[in-house]
Order: sequence, then structure tokens, then C-alpha cells
Amino acid sequence: MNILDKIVEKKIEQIAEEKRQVSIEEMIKRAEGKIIRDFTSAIRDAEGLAIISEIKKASPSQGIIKEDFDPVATAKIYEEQGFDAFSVLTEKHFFLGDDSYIEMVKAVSSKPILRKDFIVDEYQIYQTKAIGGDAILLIASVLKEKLPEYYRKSVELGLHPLVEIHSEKEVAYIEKADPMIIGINNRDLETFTTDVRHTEKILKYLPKDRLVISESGIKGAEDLKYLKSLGVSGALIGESLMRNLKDIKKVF
Ligand SMILES: O=C(O)c1ccccc1NCC(=O)[C@H](O)[C@H](O)COP(=O)(O)O
Repeated sequence: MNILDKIVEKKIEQIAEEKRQVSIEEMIKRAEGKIIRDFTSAIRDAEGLAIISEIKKASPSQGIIKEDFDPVATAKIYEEQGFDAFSVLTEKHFFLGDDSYIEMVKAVSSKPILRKDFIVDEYQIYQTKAIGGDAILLIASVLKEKLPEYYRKSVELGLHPLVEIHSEKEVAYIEKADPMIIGINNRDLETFTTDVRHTEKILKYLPKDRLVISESGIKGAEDLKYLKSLGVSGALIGESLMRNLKDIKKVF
């Protein structure tokens, strides 16, 4: 069982409990009328490489990343830096995130927000919209044959799906959904190691007209320069920003 399997196992339990507290009918109502910011255009229209800056307190690979974690203060710093979009971890158990962080961040920023969580149930698509998410992460290896349906449902609700793959083998999982935004995650889920060059290995198997985001293990300006040379559309950066909030310019 790798870490993703463990996260998914916990998530299935959590969603069963959340459904007992708030029914799907109620969640659908809560999602109605929510204004959605245009994540796709934020990536497409960015000057150079789009930066999706992540708000992340902890992770399975690193433990606590930011002791004095403050999502609002972090969002203000990211907004000041002019990053193109934000990613907010809402997963509670492994990343110490919370659903409430999205509205908190939205209140102090103008940028679209990716809800970073582990979607295993259609309920969470409505929930993502209800809590203020603009974009939703759909992990191909988690959803497999459910991916096309969840992708379609997300788009129907006005959300912008980012479909994530980890390996060449997973490229087949996304063919039917045919996503516009594809994330290549550079993290090996068995060893936790990251290698930005992983993006280059997978990129050649993807359609050329997609918005491709390189995710995980991006440590500084050199990595960004390299990713730009590959022609990807964006980079999703968490840990190295969170560890350098006081002086982001030193690393990026
Ligand atoms: O971050 C982890 O340790 C992790 C472990 C297992 C599954 C997913 C994990 N992270 C989710 C992410 O995709 C990252 O938060 C995101 O790509 C940013 O990565 P980084 O810049 O390395 O913090």
C-alpha cells in the first residue's frame, strides 16, 4: 500500500462521515450560485510560466512544513508576489488542511484557487464548489474509470479540473476524459523523492495543445528556467515557497 492508497482509504471514511452530517442534496444547494474564478485563463494567459503557489502546512513526506502556519497571511504574500493562481490544501489528516481555508484565502486574494484534496466521491465535486473552490484536482490513478464522469460533472458545475498523472502508464487513464489541464506530478509515491526531470519524461506522451503543469519538488529559479525550456504552461510549488515566505525572491 503506497501513501496515496492510505490517503484514499482515510478519505473514503471521512466522506462517509461528512455525508451523514451534510446530505448530498444540501451540498448541491450550497454549491448553487457560487462565483467561480477562471483558473484555465489564469494559466493560459500568464506571462511566461504560470505559477500556482500552494498553501500547505504539512505533508506526508515532510511532516510539519510551517509551524506558525497562517493561510491568510500566506495568501497575502502570494498575492503581493503576483502569482497566477493558488492551490489550497484542504485534506485534514495528512496535510493538516481545512475546507474553511479556501473562503479565507479567497477573501484576501483576486486569484483563482485550486482545491487540493483527494477526490474519491461525486459528493466532493459539489463540496468543492460549495466551499469556494474554482479548480478541482482529479487524480487519474485514484479515479481510473470514474475519471471521465467526474471530469464532465466538474465542468458542468463550472469548475476547472486539473487532471493529475504520475507515470507514463497513467496517460491511458486520461484519454477518455481528454482534459485541457494536465498535471504531471514529479513525486515518486513509494519513496517520496521528487525529480523535476520527470516532467520531461512524461510530457512527450501528452497532446501538444494542452496546458501542462509540472507539480512537486520545484525548488528555485533554475528549475523554473528548465521547465520553461520544456514548454510547459505552469508550475505548482508548495514546500519551497512555504519555507521561504519571508524572502521568496531569494529562491525564485
Ligand atoms: O507532498 C507530499 O508529501 C505528498 C505525498 C503524497 C501525495 C501527495 C503529496 N503532495 C501533494 C502535492 O501534489 C504537492 O503538495 C504539490 O505538488 C506541491 O509539491 P511541493 O512543491 O513539493 O510541496
